[in-house]
Amino acid sequence: IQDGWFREISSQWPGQAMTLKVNKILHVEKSIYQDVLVFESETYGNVLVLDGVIQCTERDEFSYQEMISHLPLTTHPNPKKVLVIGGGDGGVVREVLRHDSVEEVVLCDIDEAVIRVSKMYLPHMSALLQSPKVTVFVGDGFKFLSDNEATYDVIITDSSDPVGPAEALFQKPYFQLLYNALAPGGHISTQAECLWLHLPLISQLRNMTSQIFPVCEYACTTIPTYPSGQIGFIVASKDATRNLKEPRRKVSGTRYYNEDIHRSAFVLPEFARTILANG
Ligand SMILES: NCCCCCc1nc2ccccc2[nH]1
Repeated sequence: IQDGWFREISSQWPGQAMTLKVNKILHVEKSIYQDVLVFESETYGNVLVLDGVIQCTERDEFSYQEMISHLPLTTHPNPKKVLVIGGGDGGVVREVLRHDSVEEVVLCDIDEAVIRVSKMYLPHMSALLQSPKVTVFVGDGFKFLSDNEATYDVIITDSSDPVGPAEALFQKPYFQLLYNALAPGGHISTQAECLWLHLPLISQLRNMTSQIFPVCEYACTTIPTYPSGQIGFIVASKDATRNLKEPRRKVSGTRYYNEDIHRSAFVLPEFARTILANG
């Protein structure tokens, strides 16, 4: 932080850096996995930063949390058991609980510091971690999945970027574990990075996923405080007959997600369409 501004400089997006005006630094900690920073920004509320990378801000987090949750959930006929890998801030859990069919949400995040810090500084995101339907585990999602076969209707991987603790969550063994941990007809969604910055990675993710799942797509959302203002998701189903682009149920109380946003999220710009259409 220099002259009152936080600058998101990373080798993952060379030559560019999103900058936010800092009112007050709220928390600085080195957890066993990563550097944790929370600051109050002038115009985006409280901001959570891990290893120098913005993970979420109170003002625009709902775009990402709603899309990564409602794309797989509204296209599943009757989701009852949901697993969230990562997402220690609790935002995804808040969105999952909007679906009345959901009976149980399990969250597994590797870093207890993220959960603790989110409860202290991100109350609108972490509040529902206390819900009776929610069980929180601290541990490696990789290990958690291998202990749970054919259990979950939807698994959401709300990870940070592939540099650091989340690196293994972007590789094929992890997607095979996801497949094995899903009940029949299960769905996944994963944080799948930005079209402007990670097109080769997205193409690899899509090819890898389509080798394991019969149906898989990349979907987009806009979010001002992620690099280049856009981020996407791999959404996939074990059921070859499933249409991931057509919501089967409505969701109430959302601020970003709606049925038309759902359908249009899978429409890609020309520079991405050719590369991502099955590699
Ligand atoms: N450069 C884009 C980063 C996207 C991060 C998405 C995200 N935000 C999170 C907040 C807490 C825990 C896990 C998270 N995963």
